[in-house]
Amino acid sequence: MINLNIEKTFGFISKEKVSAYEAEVKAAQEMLEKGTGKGNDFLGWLHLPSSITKEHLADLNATAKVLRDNCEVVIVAGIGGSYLGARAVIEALSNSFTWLQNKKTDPIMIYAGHNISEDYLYELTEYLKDKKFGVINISKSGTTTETALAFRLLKKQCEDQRGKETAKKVIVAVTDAKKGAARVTADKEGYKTFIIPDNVGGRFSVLTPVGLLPIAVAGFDIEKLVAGAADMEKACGSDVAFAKNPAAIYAATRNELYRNGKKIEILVNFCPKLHYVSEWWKQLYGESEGKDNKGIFPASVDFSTDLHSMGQWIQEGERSIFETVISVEKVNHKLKVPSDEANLDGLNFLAGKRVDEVNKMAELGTQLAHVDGGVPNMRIVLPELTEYNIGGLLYFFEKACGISGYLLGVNPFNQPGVEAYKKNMFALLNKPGYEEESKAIQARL
Ligand SMILES: O=P(O)(O)OC[C@H]1O[C@H](O)[C@H](O)[C@@H](O)[C@@H]1O
Repeated sequence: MINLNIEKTFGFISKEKVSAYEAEVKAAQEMLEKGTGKGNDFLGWLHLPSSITKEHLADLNATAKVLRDNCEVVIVAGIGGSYLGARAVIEALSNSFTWLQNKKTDPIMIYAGHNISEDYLYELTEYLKDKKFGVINISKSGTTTETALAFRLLKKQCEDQRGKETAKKVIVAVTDAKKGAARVTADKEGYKTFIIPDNVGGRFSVLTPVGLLPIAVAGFDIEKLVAGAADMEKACGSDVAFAKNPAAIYAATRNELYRNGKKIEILVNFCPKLHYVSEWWKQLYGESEGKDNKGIFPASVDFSTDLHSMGQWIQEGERSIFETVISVEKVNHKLKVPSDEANLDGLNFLAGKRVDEVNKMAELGTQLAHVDGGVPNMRIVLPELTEYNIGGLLYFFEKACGISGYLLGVNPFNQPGVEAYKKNMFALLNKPGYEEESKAIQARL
């Protein structure tokens, strides 16, 4: 279970002020529970962990096995909420060099449909030429251009390379029950499909088949992931006292910091495996809160890497930031710094120490320096990178996001702003149905 520490924000905001959020948070929790707030048709994530059945997990694991048995590479085609959660979990739990190892026990996971780069797609199709590959096509709307474009290419290549019958077996769709092109194609071709519930928005969908299927295909235990999330659902429940509820405290603290001029939250890790947890978190908070001309800007850094690039800004730039550090208490492996008689590099003072001890001192030193430099600091401790803990972490952020959005006074469950670029792109590409927009946009060029 995670542990949240907000002590190092108290030089900047007061403990009393954070505690004073209790009533506001309670009201936000109630809006979520009773469905009386804005965006109340998208609350399916709230009690999702505790409602996932064994049968559902077994169905997912059975499909994952088909892909694992028949594919050396599996492409997850999706964008935004339709790939970030899966990637966050898979990368957090995977060996960093798995994909370079010769003896593979799990399929190589590759992501596509999250960009429109011709080179990326060309290079991917080239790489796949001699591979037994499968595809998980993930799109809630079933109409997202980036994903549909990549899937069109991958479907054709899979059918050409592996034959229509095998392709049918190794292509799985995760999409809406009825709507969208992905649904039409899946039904017509007879693919195995999983449904994304209507009332779960993309960025809250990691614990639906959107995340669970790829995570299972990659070889991770989705039962443990869901168990961790379900325990966190309890720990962050509306019946848990404010002071003991990590989601409530996190939501209150970041809103109090925001109200005191801290407009940017930087999610920090000291472990590169967590890079995509930050990417997932950025979508979750960015799309949920960035609207009505308000919202904390969610940013992220990987330390100590970025201490050598962004560290200067964080230490001495405009004081409009705060940090939330995810710290992993216990690493998976042991590696000691060797001693060296010549000591040419002068590193013998570290000889015999675990590499993680050095990392932890970098972490502590950074926290003290940044707080001294005027950066409030919250800390989330994860005991270990396991399915259970990651499941808990993801649900914690989701629950806090729902509360935080209501504290901010926005609808945390829509994303109307994302349509603006799409409309222009379709007009520029003369998509049927966009004739008027095409004319209008051409006149502006
Ligand atoms: O799952 P899809 O319908 O393909 O959507 C994928 C993503 O793109 C959209 O534009 C939304 O802004 C995101 O919230 C969503 O996660």
